[in-house]
Amino acid sequence: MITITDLRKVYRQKGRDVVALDGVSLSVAKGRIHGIIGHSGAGKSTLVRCLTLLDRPTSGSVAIDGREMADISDRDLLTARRRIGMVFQHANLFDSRTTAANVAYPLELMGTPRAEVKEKVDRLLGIVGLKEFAGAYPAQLSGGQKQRVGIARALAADPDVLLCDEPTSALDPKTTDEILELIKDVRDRLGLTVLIITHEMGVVKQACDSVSLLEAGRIIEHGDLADVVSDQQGRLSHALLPLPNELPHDLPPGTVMELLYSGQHAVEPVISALSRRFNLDVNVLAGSIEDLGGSQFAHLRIQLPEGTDIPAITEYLTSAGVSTTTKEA
Ligand SMILES: Nc1ncnc2c1ncn2[C@@H]1O[C@H](COP(=O)(O)OP(=O)(O)OP(=O)(O)O)[C@@H](O)[C@H]1O
Repeated sequence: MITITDLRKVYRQKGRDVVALDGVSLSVAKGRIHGIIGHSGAGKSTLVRCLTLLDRPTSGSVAIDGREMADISDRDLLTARRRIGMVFQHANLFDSRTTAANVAYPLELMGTPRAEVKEKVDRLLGIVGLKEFAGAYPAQLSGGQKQRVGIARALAADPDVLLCDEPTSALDPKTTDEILELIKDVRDRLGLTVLIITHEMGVVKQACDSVSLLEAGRIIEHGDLADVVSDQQGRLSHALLPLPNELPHDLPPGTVMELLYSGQHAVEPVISALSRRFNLDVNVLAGSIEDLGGSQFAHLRIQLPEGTDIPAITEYLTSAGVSTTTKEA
């Protein structure tokens, strides 16, 4: 489990203070994958540096399984850092070392006996699906394979937390899927706590159980995917289930309504039931349906004809577990 409490980082630049992290608190339970999403300048890199103790926070605390990291003396930093395995955007492998030797590197630094290194590297290469590439050099590997080596290397010191900093930003969509599936698989096998720092909502959708939205050094929304997506007024809900901003130009008069529903409702024929019950023609203008955190969610924009009894429709949909917002077309 990782617990971050009121983390602040203030840089002094050209005589003025730059607040990069402004009181970040979050807690990720063991075995969960948490995404931290934010635009450029939100404070993601600063958070990564503070978590890995490459930078000392100005104040606040980071604890792994209840053990405070920020109090660790410079002498014990190396040992403490091993509790967090790092996966970067680029694997940054040693070109002159084979796959196996790259994975072995952190173990050699720790003085692990040779036989143990070999046994562990074999096991890790098995986990990341690269056994037959043990003797290959980085130049002989694809981008996805290099990232697999990077993940195996990050796991070598038996970390409690896997911290992935933009792990798929340099990869194509298919390889991105494969690497995210691998991260989930590693979490399942090893029971790791995983933090993924990203600017890509697709990564959150595919891999994360919960998410925090970081903006100007603050977490402005957070929660399990199912909860944040259900908050129709929230920014994350719109980002996870996006609809186009613009309405079609040539819409006939009527009421435009947005519906958000989940779980069993998302597979029930909400629209056709509505249409039959109120004897209405329902025009579907846009829609987004996704599997998020193990549940189905639907966000639909529909148009109802002029003269429709909107309060009755709203009451019916609300009682069916569908949340609604309306506007006149
Ligand atoms: N060493 C530093 N000195 C002064 N200001 C800094 C320093 N590092 C970061 N900042 C500032 O802190 C804020 C957060 O920067 P940070 O790099 O953490 O954001 P980010 O979300 O990682 O952005 P990006 O995705 O572009 O890397 C920015 O305003 C940045 O200018």
